[in-house]
Amino acid sequence: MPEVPAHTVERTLVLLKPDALARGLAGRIVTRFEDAALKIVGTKMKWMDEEFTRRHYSDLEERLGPEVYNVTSTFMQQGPVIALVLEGFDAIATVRKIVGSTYPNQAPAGTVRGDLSHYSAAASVASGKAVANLVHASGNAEEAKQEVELWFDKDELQDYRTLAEIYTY
Ligand SMILES: Nc1ncnc2c1ncn2[C@@H]1O[C@H](COP(=O)(O)OP(=O)(O)OP(=O)(O)O)[C@@H](O)[C@H]1O
Repeated sequence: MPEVPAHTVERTLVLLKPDALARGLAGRIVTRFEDAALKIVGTKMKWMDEEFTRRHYSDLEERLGPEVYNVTSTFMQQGPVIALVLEGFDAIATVRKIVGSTYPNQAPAGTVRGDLSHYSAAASVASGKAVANLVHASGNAEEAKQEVELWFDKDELQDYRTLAEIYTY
């Protein structure tokens, strides 16, 4: 019999970026995560400042260069963001799948970015602005741990697992 891979209950950080809030899409995006059985275990609204943006995107300048870092930093500080910690089986990969690829014009229909935006890297270069792609989601387990700890104190996160009778993944 083929082996069934074990699912892991994970936590991941999601940011609803300033464009999602400005366009009034927050509720619809959160619904997509909840529809996939991901639970909200923490949430807050925050204006990111220069220093906090640098901490959140700590490797971005090294990875994609100062130009991309600068436009992204400006974009993230244009309005408030909503941070969410989502919990569920394979939450990190599940959320990335629901969100779709970084460039909305390349993200498939059915994903948040593919359905709700069509911004491209070329449009970003032409306008001198960041790729407005609605959502940030942790990329892997290490990033998820770092980002959840950066955004939330332990006592700001709920533990539904003690409420097993009302909680099914
Ligand atoms: N070529 C680009 N031009 C402008 N902005 C860009 C470009 N590439 C990435 N960005 C911006 O930088 C952010 C971080 O890029 P990264 O490569 O980490 O993608 P991601 O992991 O899909 O996005 P995020 O980290 O926001 O979830 C992107 O979400 C986007 O807003």
